[in-house]
Amino acid sequence: MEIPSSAQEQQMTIATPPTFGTPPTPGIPSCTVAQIRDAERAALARTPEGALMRRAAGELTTAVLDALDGHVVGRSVVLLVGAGNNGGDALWAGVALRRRGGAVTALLTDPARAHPAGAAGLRRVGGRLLDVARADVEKLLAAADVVIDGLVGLAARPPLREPAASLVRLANRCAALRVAVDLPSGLDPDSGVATGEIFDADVTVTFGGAKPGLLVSTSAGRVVVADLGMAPDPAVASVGVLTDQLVAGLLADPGSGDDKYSGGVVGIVAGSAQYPGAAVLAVGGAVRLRPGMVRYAGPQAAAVVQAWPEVVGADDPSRAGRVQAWVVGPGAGTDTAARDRLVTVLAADGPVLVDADGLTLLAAEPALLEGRRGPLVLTPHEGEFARLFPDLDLTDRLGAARAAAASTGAVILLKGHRTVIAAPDGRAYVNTTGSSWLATAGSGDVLAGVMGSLLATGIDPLLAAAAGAHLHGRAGERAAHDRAAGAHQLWDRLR
Ligand SMILES: NC(=O)C1=CN([C@@H]2O[C@H](COP(=O)(O)OP(=O)(O)OC[C@H]3O[C@@H](n4cnc5c(N)ncnc54)[C@H](O)[C@@H]3O)[C@@H](O)[C@H]2O)[C@@H](O)CC1
Ligand SMILES: [K+]
Repeated sequence: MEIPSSAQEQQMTIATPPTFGTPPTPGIPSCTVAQIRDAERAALARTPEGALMRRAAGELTTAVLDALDGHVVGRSVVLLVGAGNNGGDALWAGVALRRRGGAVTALLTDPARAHPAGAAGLRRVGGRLLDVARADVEKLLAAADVVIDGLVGLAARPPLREPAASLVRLANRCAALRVAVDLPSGLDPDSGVATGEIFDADVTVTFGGAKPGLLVSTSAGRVVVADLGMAPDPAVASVGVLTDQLVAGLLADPGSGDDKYSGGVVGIVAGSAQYPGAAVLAVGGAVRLRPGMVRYAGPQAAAVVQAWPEVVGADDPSRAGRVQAWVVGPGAGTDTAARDRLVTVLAADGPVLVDADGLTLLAAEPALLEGRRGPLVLTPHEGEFARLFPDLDLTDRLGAARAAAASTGAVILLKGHRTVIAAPDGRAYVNTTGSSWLATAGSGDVLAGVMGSLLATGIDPLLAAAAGAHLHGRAGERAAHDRAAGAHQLWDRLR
């Protein structure tokens, strides 16, 4: 199956690491390497020798053929083959592609240890096998239509050693379609951290289940998950990817017994004299997401009500009336009045989401969170994260978000190409929707309003934040499709 993703860059299906012993995360589960290795051992014990690898190679071949629209006759296929079973998968896919008329050349990093049956199979069908140390690698890669990376799989950890590292560096420069077997060589499959060279894949065909590192990384391209009948129990996964269907299920239409309050009221503290638009954008995200009531509390009540006549405005959260969840911070400033409003909101029992200037205030004065008992969601981009958590290493984004969540007791939504969302208990999501068109001023303000509206429905704050990111990403994809620039364009495209 494929992980739901952006229109340009379809993705895979995921789950997460079971080491946390945490409750399962709804959605596509992503499992750790250790979990997948356990499932693989069990599958190997109940299947004939070589059967799993043949299935893996079959899935790989199908993915390559799909990417080539079935046109492999006469095309040049170069296999990068390491000394393990990952190389074996590549060799057997090479056999199948050769049988269909492809010109297949295998570059072996260690000819004496290349998968013996796979190598013999490729030789039998007329494929070429070359020792990397003796081949004109640059010339071969320059002429390749497809490069298949079977250098290392689950048994390896970065950085890549030579000659694999140099081979990857050269392969990344060529114009061919790049397909990774199980994972892009050089990537840490559990964390997504790349140290040294990493194969830059257009497509990754991964086995057993999606590994978290593939979800977080920008190097995996489109991820195709082939479970090979050995998928780990989804209940062990603590990382997930949401699906459109799951998110739609969180946005039920009001029933005949509902009124404007029953779906949950969100209160928004945003905007300032300097950034009046942030208030309008954040409120718009909430108003347009679902029917019900949105309250605004801050210095831009007149502008907000002019833009959104359905909103009830007040100048301060203490005078806003009852809400079920608060959003505080977008464009709200960092002066004394903004700090006072933040303090008022943090004293509320219900969920509070702090964004943007609210995070700046928290970074300067962490003690503001002392005494906070109710659910809390913090939504930093990387710069804000670094100010809030200077000791955490952002090269491992999933690990950093989890550590921040554990240390604060808050759900952390760390924005980025792949936004990650982590709960204090270790559960996490990776968001796979989105478009570069979301990189526009005010986009985050809309996201804050969307997440606040979901929080007000009373769902698990982790799910609310992840679902908000998913919907916001889809809105960005629709905006890109429509060539509709400007954050306010997202309002109409949320559902
Ligand atoms: N076990 C099974 O039944 C199946 C395994 N499959 C494939 O097998 C792979 C795992 O195979 P293996 O356990 O043989 O190991 P790998 O193929 O992942 O790699 C092992 C080889 O990589 C080398 N290596 C390790 N670290 C390195 C580094 N940093 N730089 C360069 N080289 C390094 C080692 O010397 C070793 O020769 C999976 O990723 C998957 O592709 C699939 O065929 C499905 C079935
Ligand atoms: K690989």
